[in-house]
Amino acid sequence: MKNLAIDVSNVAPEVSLDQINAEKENVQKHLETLMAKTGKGNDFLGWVDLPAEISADHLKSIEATAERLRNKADYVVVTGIGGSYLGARAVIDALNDSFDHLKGERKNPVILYAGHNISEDYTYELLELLKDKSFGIIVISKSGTTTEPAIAFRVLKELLETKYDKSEVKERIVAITDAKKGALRTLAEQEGYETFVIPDDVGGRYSVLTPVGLLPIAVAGFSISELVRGAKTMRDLTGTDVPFDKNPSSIYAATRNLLYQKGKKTEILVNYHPKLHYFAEWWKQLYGESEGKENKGIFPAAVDFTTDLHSMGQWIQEGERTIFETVISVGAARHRVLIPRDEANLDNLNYLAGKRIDEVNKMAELGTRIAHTDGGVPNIRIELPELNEYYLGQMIYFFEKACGISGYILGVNPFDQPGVEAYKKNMFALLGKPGFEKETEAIKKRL
Ligand SMILES: O=P(O)(O)OC[C@H]1O[C@](O)(CO)[C@@H](O)[C@@H]1O
Repeated sequence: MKNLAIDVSNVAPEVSLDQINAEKENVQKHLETLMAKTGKGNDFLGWVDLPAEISADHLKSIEATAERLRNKADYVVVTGIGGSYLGARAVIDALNDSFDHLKGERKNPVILYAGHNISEDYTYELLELLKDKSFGIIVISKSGTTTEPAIAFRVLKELLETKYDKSEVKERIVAITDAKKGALRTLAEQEGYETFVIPDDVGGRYSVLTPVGLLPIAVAGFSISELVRGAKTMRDLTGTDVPFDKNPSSIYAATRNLLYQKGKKTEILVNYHPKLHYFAEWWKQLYGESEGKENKGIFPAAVDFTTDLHSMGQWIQEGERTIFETVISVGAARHRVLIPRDEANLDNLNYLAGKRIDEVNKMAELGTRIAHTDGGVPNIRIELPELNEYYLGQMIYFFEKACGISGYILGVNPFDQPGVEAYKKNMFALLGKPGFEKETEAIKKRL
């Protein structure tokens, strides 16, 4: 059976295969630190062995709750921000029928999202949609105190409480949070919501294989056991016993850091399947929040091709040569659509008649890779056999493992995020949050 594979044959002349292989000892040392859970931020290394530690009973309990929500609600609102919703959305979007939410007869609830912004209009429009619908809420916050999901949960809970009695409200809310602390844990205990725990030693951006991702993915109707099986396979394929040149995560971590050292300051994650747009959003947080520290780190950007070849293609082809691309190359499309012949042939496309649309997509991918590498944009390729739960599980773990190694190569702690507190402190001061009186006075003097 094929596995995710990496192809770094298109990163020369900026980085040669010899230079990549010369990183072997250094990378192997970081991999061993990661696997021994002794590295920087070692209190957040619970994700490393998580795929092998998830029990069948644990999956069954998640699936049972998912079934309960699926039978009860036509809409389920996943309420969380950052790692508390991006992993779920990445997998659900990658697997879902693009127009499922518009189809009358559905076998799965429509998954909606809230608490990932502070938009009053978005929130109003969501409440307007839900006020006459049967809906449930999965509220997710590791800290239990993040402002965005807390505001969204307040207004959604209030709507639910106008529609149902207390016992029914309880049946329609699941909280996923810290085992013991935080406002959400306290609220869930008081209200009697069913809860799942985000392990203390798994950071938010690494938590997709905890109930944070697994419950929403199961509610959406996808196989969490297959997702975990894929992640478990990739854990085995990226272990310390695997030779460096056979370890895709090690090669990716080494190659991207060598490109960074050569002045390639921005990495653009590229997909040729619009369903992977949110996978790229998940990847941006994983790498951006893990590496953007001490005024260094590769800037993670993302584009959807060929769509964005018509918007960003010019910059990528001829802009500053400080970028490289990491292309997710998916083997096979899941469905078939053939291009019809047209007698008039006014569009001159009859040369494509009878071909699958995916064949055109593949040639666009190859043509773009040649054009961009010719233009001085190194290309790393991640080859994914197909878009299903198993291979998404492989790709999630592949990027998580590489991110830990890459952060160690960069010399930062890949598992904390001190920088995110700055905006929060200012926001609380400007809002006059109790306890921030000094900060409020200080910031107002600056306005
Ligand atoms: O799950 P929580 O604690 O609400 O945090 C949500 C997100 O906010 C951050 O803590 C950044 O503020 C991310 O690391 C995290 O994924």
